[in-house]
Amino acid sequence: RPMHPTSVEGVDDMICLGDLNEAGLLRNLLVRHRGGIIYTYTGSILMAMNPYQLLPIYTAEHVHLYRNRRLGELPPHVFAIADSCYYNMYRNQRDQCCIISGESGAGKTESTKLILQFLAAVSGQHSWIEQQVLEANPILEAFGNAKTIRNDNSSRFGKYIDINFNKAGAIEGARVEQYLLEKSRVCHQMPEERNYHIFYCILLGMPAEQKKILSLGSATEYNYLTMGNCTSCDGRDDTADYNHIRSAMKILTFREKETWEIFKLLAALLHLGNMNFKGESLVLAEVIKVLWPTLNLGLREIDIYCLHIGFRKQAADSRDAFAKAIYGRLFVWIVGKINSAIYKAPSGNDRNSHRSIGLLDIFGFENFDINSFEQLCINFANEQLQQFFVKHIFKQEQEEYMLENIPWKHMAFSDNQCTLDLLAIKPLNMLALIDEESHFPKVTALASASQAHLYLEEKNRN
Ligand SMILES: Nc1ncnc2c1ncn2[C@@H]1O[C@H](COP(=O)(O)OP(=O)(O)OP(=O)(O)O)[C@@H](O)[C@H]1O
Repeated sequence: RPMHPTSVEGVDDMICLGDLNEAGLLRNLLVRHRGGIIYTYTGSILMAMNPYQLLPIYTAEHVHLYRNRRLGELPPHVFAIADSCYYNMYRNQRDQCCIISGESGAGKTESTKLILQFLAAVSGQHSWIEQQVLEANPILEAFGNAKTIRNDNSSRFGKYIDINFNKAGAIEGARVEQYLLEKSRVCHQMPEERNYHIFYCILLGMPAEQKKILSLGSATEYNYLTMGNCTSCDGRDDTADYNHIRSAMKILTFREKETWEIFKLLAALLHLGNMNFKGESLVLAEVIKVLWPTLNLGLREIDIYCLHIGFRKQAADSRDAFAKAIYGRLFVWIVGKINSAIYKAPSGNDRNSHRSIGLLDIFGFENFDINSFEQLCINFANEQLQQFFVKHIFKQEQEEYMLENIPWKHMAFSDNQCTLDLLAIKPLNMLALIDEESHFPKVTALASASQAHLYLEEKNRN
C-alpha cells in the first residue's frame, strides 16, 4: 500500500499521521530521529528519543522561547511540556503531575532534570531553595545510580519529586519520595556492571589521609566492587563527581560529621565484603577486628553477634543481607536528610495558597537473561504505569465518547490488566504467594517458584 504523504516527511504530532498504525508511528519517529529531531507529540504526550549526544536545544534562549506558549505552537520539546505543567498549575491553580516512563536508558532521568531546570528558571527567583532542589540530584544519583549494561547512569530506584510553589509561582520547596532501591547491587553486580557510583567516587576522590583512617585502597581490591569485572566507566569522572557530591551535600546541609559517618559506613561495607569465612568463629573475630575499632562504628557486641550465623555459605549470606540492610537504610536516611533541607510543610490554613508539580521518574522495564525478584518488582511497577496510561488514553476516553453518544469506532488496544491481576491484584496473586513463602524459615527461590507454578497450574485447570 502506498505510504500516506504525511509519512514521507514526518509530522510533529502523530495524531496528524495518515498511517496511524505501528509501522507508521515507528517510521515517523525514525525519520525525525535521522533528522536530529528527538521530540514528537501524540496529543499532549511527548515522545523523546534518546539522542546520546548533547544537542544545543536546552539553552536559556530555549527556556525563554517556550515560556508561555500553547502546547503545539512551537516544535515539540520537553520544555513545552514543563511550561504547560507550570501554566496549568499557576493560572488554573491546579496541582499537576508529569509521568515519565520508558525502558532503562531511554532518557527518563535526563528529562526529569530538564523539566526541573525549566521550572527553576521560570519560577525565576534564583533562590537558595531552588539551588538546593537542583543539587539534591547529584546526591541521589551518587547513592542510587550505577553503571549497567544498558545505561552508564542507571537509576536503581524510583523517585517522585513533588515541587511546591507559592501563590506567586516561585519554588518554595520540594519533597522526594523514593521507591524500591535495588539493594542486591551492593553485594553483587552482573558482568560489565558496577556498584553504586558513590563507592568508586570516594575511592578516587577522597583525600589520602582520610582514606588511610578508613583503611581504604582502590576499587579493584574489593569484592563488592569487582563482581561485574568493571570498576571504571567511560565518560564518568569519579574524582570530579566526588567533589561535586561533597559540595552538594554541603548545600543540602549535611554536617561534616554526618558526611564522615556516611563515608565510614560505606568503608565498613567494603571491608565487610572482603571477609572470607573458613569456620564459624572467624566471622565474629574478623568483624570485630576490621570494623569495630578501626571505623569506630559504634556497634555493640550484641549487634555484631547477629552476624555470626552458621557455616561458610550461611555466614556469607547473612553478611550480604547485613550489608544490603545497612545500605538500604542509609539511602532512606539520605533522602530524609535531603527532604529536611528542601521541604517546608504548608501550614494548615495556608494550604490553598500552595500548588505543586509532581515528577515521577521510575526505573524502566528490564529484561535480562536472568531476572531477579527486583526485576519482577520493577516490571510490575511499569505494568502498573502502563495500565494508568491505558485507562486514561483508551478506556476513559472511549467511555466518555459512548456516554455522550458520539459516533465512535471502537479501538482495539492491548490491555495489561490480566497481567496485573495475576501478579498482584487478585486475592491470591504471585506476589502474595512469594510473600507467604518467604515467611517460612530457609525458604528458597525455588520453593517460591514451585508454589507459584502450582498456583498457575491450578488457575489454568479452572
Ligand atoms: N535529552 C538528552 N540529551 C542528551 N543525552 C541524553 C538525553 N537523554 C538521555 N541522554 C543520555 O542517555 C543516558 C541515559 O539516560 P537516562 O539516565 O536519563 O535514562 P533512564 O531512562 O533514566 O534510564 P534508567 O531507567 O536506567 O535510569 C544519559 O546518561 C545521557 O547520556
